[in-house]
Amino acid sequence: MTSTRPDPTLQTLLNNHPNLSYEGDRGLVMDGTSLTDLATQHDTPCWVISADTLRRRARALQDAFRARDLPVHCHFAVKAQDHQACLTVLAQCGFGADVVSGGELRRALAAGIRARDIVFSGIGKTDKELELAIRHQIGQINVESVEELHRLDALARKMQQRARIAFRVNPDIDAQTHSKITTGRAEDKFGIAHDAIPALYRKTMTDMPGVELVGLAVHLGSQMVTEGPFRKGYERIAALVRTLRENGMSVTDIDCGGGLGIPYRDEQAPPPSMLADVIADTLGDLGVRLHVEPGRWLAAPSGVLLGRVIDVKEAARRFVIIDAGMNDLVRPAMYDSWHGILPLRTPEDTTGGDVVDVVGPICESSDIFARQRHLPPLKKGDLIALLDAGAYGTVMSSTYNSRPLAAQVMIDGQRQALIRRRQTLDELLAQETIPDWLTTP
Ligand SMILES: Cc1ncc(COP(=O)(O)O)c(C=O)c1O
Ligand SMILES: N[C@@H](CCCC[NH3+])C(=O)O
Repeated sequence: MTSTRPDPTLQTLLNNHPNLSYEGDRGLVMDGTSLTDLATQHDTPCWVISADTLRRRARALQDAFRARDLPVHCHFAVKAQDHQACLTVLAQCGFGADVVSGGELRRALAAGIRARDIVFSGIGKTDKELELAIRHQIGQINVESVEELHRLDALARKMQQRARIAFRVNPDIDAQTHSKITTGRAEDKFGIAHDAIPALYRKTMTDMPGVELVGLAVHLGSQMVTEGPFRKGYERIAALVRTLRENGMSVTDIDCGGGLGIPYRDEQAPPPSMLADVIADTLGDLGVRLHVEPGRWLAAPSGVLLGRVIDVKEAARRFVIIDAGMNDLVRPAMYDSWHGILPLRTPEDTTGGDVVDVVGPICESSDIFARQRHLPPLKKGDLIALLDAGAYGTVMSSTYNSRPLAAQVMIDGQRQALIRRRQTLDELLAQETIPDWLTTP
């Protein structure tokens, strides 16, 4: 967020977001729907997600693999956006799911995703969660450690079942992204060290009747915008597959993970065709079933967070205080991440503007959405959109400062629906009980 790079112009932001445009009195329009109308109808803060954009991006990703004749099964990373309506859209596009908890597994099944199209990743799966996965005979469990492998094998045998598994490999490669969303270095908690895989693979095939080991999985990190780490990671996996096969072990499935980034600011984020090319180059000739687990690339540009200016405070800086906070969208506070901000009213002048800090109402100094940003003039009562909020937005929000979870609206062509009503304070309070001994003398 704090950087000397110049801010992209409003026009650059619009070019990077073809689903957004200004239409005179209707102001900022997303896939045909006036965001001002939605903010007026549903109040702010309010999340808006476009089913159209989600579908378009899902198809673009599938087309990129199809164009290269790659047999890739796409699993949406539910952690990025877990709303049932979004999962339904993606299920209808033929997507499976990548889940990381029993809760996400239940969500994927409830949205109509077939158990066999579900992959279960995650570093700390409890026995209960593993049992749920085994009971539903899901497509694949990505095992993250020897310890988990032993638990899973014992559980499956006890249940007289066989769990389909892959080993998540830690290839010790730097994804060249934010350190907090990097997962494939040796010091990261994820996966099994790549040099430990061959011995463990053999032992599993011979000594563990509770599991059916089908292959390998890798996920290097998120918001990756360079080709190099993808290529290096998949080359390492391909080399492992060859070693395993030379030693008589069977590998039928490779899960390439997620990670494809987007241009939040001015990043030269590569398109899905880059990913398809790299997978084709590195893994295409192995004759395996391929899987990917994208989250952000599909969902982030499909959603915005709408907020309203509470006050413009003139102090050492000009602070534009909005009614959305880090409890709604935590990414800027957590990763110093940069989100585009557009006024909903059509700006008279798209070149000028004020240099402001856009901040939320939370009592934390990190509750800042933009520092020293050039924005068209904003005044009390104005509405704004925070862009690329469709992934890792709603799912990471909290009720910090006793702020109820915001409303969420889905738009789809001419249609719109409130898909999550705003939480009420009564609902927040209703979850709590006061022990009798505190109130009875
Ligand atoms: C195992 C796994 N798969 C997929 C994803 C989705 O990543 P992204 O949203 O960057 O595509 C993640 C999150 O980084 C993950 O940990
Ligand atoms: N929550 C992160 C992404 C984490 C990906 C999880 N493996 C973000 O908002 O960028």
